[in-house]
Amino acid sequence: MNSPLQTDLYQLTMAAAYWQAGKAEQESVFHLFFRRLPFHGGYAIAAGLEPALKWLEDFRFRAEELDYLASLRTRNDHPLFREDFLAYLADVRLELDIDAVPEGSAAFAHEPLLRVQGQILHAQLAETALLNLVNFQTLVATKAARICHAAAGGPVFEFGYRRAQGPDGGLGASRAAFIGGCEGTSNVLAGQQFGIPVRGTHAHSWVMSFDDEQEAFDRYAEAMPDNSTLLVDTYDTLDGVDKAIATARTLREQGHELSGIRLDSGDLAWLSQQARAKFDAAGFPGVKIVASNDLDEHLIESLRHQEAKIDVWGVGTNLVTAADQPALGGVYKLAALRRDDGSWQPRIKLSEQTAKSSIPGRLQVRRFVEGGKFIGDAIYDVDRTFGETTTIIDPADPIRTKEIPAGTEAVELLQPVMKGGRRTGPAESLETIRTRCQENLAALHTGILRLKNPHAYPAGLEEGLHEHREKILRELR
Ligand SMILES: Nc1ncnc2c1ncn2[C@@H]1O[C@H](COP(=O)(O)OP(=O)(O)OP(=O)(O)O)[C@@H](O)[C@H]1O
Ligand SMILES: O=P(O)(O)OC[C@H]1O[C@H](OP(=O)(O)OP(=O)(O)O)[C@H](O)[C@@H]1O
Ligand SMILES: O=C(O)c1cccnc1
Repeated sequence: MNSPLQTDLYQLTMAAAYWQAGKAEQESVFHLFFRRLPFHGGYAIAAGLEPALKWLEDFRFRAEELDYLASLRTRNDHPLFREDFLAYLADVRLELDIDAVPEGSAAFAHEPLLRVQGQILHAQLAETALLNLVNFQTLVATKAARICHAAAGGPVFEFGYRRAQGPDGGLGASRAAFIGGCEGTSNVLAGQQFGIPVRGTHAHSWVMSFDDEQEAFDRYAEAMPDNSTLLVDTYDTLDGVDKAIATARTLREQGHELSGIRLDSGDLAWLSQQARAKFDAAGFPGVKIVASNDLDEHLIESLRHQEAKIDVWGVGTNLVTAADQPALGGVYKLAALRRDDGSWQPRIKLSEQTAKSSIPGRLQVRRFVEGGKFIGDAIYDVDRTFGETTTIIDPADPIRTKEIPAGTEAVELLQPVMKGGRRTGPAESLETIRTRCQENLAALHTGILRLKNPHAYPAGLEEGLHEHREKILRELR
């Protein structure tokens, strides 16, 4: 269930202070972005927007939540929040305007995934939940895209729920993994909630519960004649394969075909080759070989190079926990405040490293396309004009620039998804989002998709914004 208390306490203490200082309604703009691509990769896949919009829509303080806030005391035992502030909170709805990168889109460092505009108190109360939802799902969707890229079209099933970061993390991970390209999940709740195809085999316990492996296979096939993928590695894998072939023969006599076998230990390359040869020789070329066991994109790539005969990949822990990088470092930064005359005043957070200083203004991203491929992204300020040709400057390394000629095809990445707290359209289906992800990946040059040392996609600041930011930084220093 969504709750406005899915936040950090400081958002609420700041809200109280904005309110008391008479600043609560100050019109503001925040951006949600990350500074570094995850997994040393070349791209990220934006995800988590839909649950974020749902959270924003559902936002309101109910009696029990206000009672809890009223119960909070300071160290010297005064109420933390004034009663009149809590009465004000009771009526707060988040009337925000949100422009966002559609889920499933390729995204790069420094680009706003979300632009949040509205009363500063509202924008602040949304920060933590937005970060939580977008950071995690973007991370897992990106991991899934990498894993599916390594599998090169061989279906990947997500088997992670048992080792996911809690029930909620597991559910969100299943959603994000599907966006990133997985074809199904073992997570039945994710199937029910999101319509993701549910898939699976059986566990070692099934085989272990019988005295005889052959009998275990036969009984499972009897119960699931059209959905039997037999786990063959409980004792001796190749012996298990022979028994699975015997089961396949019995099934065929009854008019059914064995779906597959699963390998879950040992040398997956060698065993899959041996198993494939055995099934082919026995007249079962259609039996699929599923592999699992601590797989990730690097192992899958290696197994493919070893010419493993694996048709389907079952990937759990490393996918849903994004094991090699457990968090995306997404941040939410104030970028502009509205002056009384209606104009926007840019705001910036200074940092020792220029690249870490925030980007001021109300930002949009223009993505340039040539021959169906993405060739560069320019982050620009919607309140500043810029010329015919576009120069993109890497904020981390201003010597790296890219010129985009006038007239190059372009799309605006951030799309309006919420106005005054109401959605501008219906929720997108997960299939639409997943298809967008496939299309976006196909529009990236292969060097960017590479798992290791990828080519750096030209994403950066439009020259005018870069200079404007440098000027503000110089003045502040
Ligand atoms: N041909 C291969 N090349 C590279 N890595 C492989 C290959 N075959 C298996 N692996 C990976 O090596 C790791 C260890 O495999 P191994 O079978 O020793 O695992 P295990 O978990 O110890 O086995 P068990 O499940 O029996 O305990 C796993 O991550 C597995 O995916
Ligand atoms: O390795 P992962 O990528 O996380 O993939 C899922 C793993 O979970 C299961 O093992 P588990 O030992 O939990 O149960 P089992 O008895 O079915 O093998 C399955 O057999 C896989 O090995
Ligand atoms: O169905 C499977 O094979 C499965 C499900 C969850 C985890 N590991 C494997």
